[in-house]
Amino acid sequence: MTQLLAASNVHFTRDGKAILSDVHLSLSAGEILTLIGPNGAGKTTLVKILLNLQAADSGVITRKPGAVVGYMPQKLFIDATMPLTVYRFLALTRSGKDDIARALARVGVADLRQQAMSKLSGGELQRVMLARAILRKPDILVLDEPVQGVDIAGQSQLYGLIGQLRDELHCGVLMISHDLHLVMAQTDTVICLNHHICCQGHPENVSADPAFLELFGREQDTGVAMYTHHHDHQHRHGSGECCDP
Ligand SMILES: Nc1ncnc2c1ncn2[C@@H]1O[C@H](COP(=O)(O)OP(=O)(O)OP(=O)(O)O)[C@@H](O)[C@H]1O
Repeated sequence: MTQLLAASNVHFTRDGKAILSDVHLSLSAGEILTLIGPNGAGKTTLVKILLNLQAADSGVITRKPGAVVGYMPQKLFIDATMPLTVYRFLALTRSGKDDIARALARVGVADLRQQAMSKLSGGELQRVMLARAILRKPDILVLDEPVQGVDIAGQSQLYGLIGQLRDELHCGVLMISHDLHLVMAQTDTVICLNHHICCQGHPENVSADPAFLELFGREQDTGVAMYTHHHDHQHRHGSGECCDP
């Protein structure tokens, strides 16, 4: 498979705090790679570094020359008083009318073309954001918590749609998620990040892991129990950290 994006030995420290230490990853065409980790684990920072929106202190980022990125950020600030329709928002990408109509139809919100952005529900907004990301016909689709604000049934549909888009565009998908249980079905590789990589692998090879449970809490036990993971490092007692043997 064609490698689209890779990070090697990435470090990022601010205010004396190691936000990212020794992070390695790679993303190939047709692969869905999901970053999971608790709040403040460094997931968004890592994505920004991978997209060259932020510089790492050290490490190497490589991207396939000419690879187009479609990015769906975690937050979008739109002034509620601004009269911005979905169509005008998407036209800011300089896409044509037909492409916009196709993208909206593809993500299932064709009827929202003239809706005000500020009036969209959480799920509608996420679909419009996804439409914006695919308008670029990306080789690499980067989605920072794509199902936030979406109800449980909608989350599962949205992850299903992301899987279909991966197949249609044959792009690599790098996704951040908090929801281990829902995301696993649509993921080829999971990286569990808590400032460093705690564990990673194919979902089928990931099992309930003490570090994993420590990070996510016991409420995720049911979601974790489906996976098998061969843990290859030890944990420092009481610190919540992982370390190599
Ligand atoms: N430029 C910076 N200067 C100082 N601190 C920073 C900087 N960038 C990130 N941080 C800190 O790094 C930590 C990780 O932030 P980040 O947004 O990457 O976490 P996250 O895993 O995406 O969290 P969440 O799941 O809550 O979105 C946070 O404590 C944040 O305040």
